[in-house]
Amino acid sequence: MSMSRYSPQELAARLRSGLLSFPVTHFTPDLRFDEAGYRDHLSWLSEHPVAGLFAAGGTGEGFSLTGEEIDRVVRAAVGEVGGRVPVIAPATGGTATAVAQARAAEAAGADGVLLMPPYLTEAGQDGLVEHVSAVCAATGLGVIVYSRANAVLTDRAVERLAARNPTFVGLKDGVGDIENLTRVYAAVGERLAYIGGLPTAETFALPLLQLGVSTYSSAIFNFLPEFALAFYADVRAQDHAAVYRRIREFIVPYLDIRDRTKGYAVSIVKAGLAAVGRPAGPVRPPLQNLTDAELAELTQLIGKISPRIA
Ligand SMILES: O=C([O-])C(=O)C[C@H](O)[C@@H](O)C(=O)[O-]
Repeated sequence: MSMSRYSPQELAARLRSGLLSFPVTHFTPDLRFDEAGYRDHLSWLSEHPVAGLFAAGGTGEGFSLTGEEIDRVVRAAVGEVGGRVPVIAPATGGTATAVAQARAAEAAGADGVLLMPPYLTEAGQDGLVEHVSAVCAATGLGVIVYSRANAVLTDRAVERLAARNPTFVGLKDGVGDIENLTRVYAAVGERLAYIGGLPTAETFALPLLQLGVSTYSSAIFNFLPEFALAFYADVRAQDHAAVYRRIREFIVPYLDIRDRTKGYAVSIVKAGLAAVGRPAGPVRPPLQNLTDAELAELTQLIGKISPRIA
């Protein structure tokens, strides 16, 4: 039975109404889930006008959590901010696992499901349609599909899925293919909410807006919520000068640090939290923490913009 506060359509409307974020998952020094730290972080994030929080997503190192831990993280998020901010829970792995996780998300009181690409294997479009449809059929919650990596959906597949599954309400894009996004929007338009989800989503926010991607998930929101919200407001106002000023002053130097090691798109967010005095603990392997020198560089960069982030 759905305990969600939103119908799938209400969820989609809510998500498109503002900026989204993927909270990091806090770990203790010996890499156990730090529930108290995580809850405190979500409580702080929810003091800002965020339109949805995706628990245990990519930035939340969902790929490094066991199924039981994912359930704990989702329940902690719902317990802390449920009712104030929509909480979206992940469904991962093969179809059976993803279906079980979608059901667990609903039982935990989450407001929606983010369906991640299946594990390891490549797949054809017909198979992906079956995979997504099985998850949509397993839950009354709104489902957002993360189109990325081994699960990039074509316009035709999206059209079939939208016709077949009323609870399929959102597409999160992790590819940024202009032709594909144009085809998808031409096929189903506002039937879906579109969420920009490329690593460091701010980089792509302004051009993707033109393609119908009206919101995005900001990892930076974790440690610089005011900056992330101001950036989003500039994007929505299509204030090119302001967007490019922020990209020049912060995003580009941030990307320069991020690009030094694979996986840093996530590690740098935890480093950012350390830099602003809200440490979230280390990342789990296979990710690596930033070096001390890189953390110092990031701290200096944040210090340069934070006096005038508004
Ligand atoms: O799974 C994830 O964490 C994402 O893809 C969302 C990120 O927040 C991404 O959009 C970013 O790095 O800004």
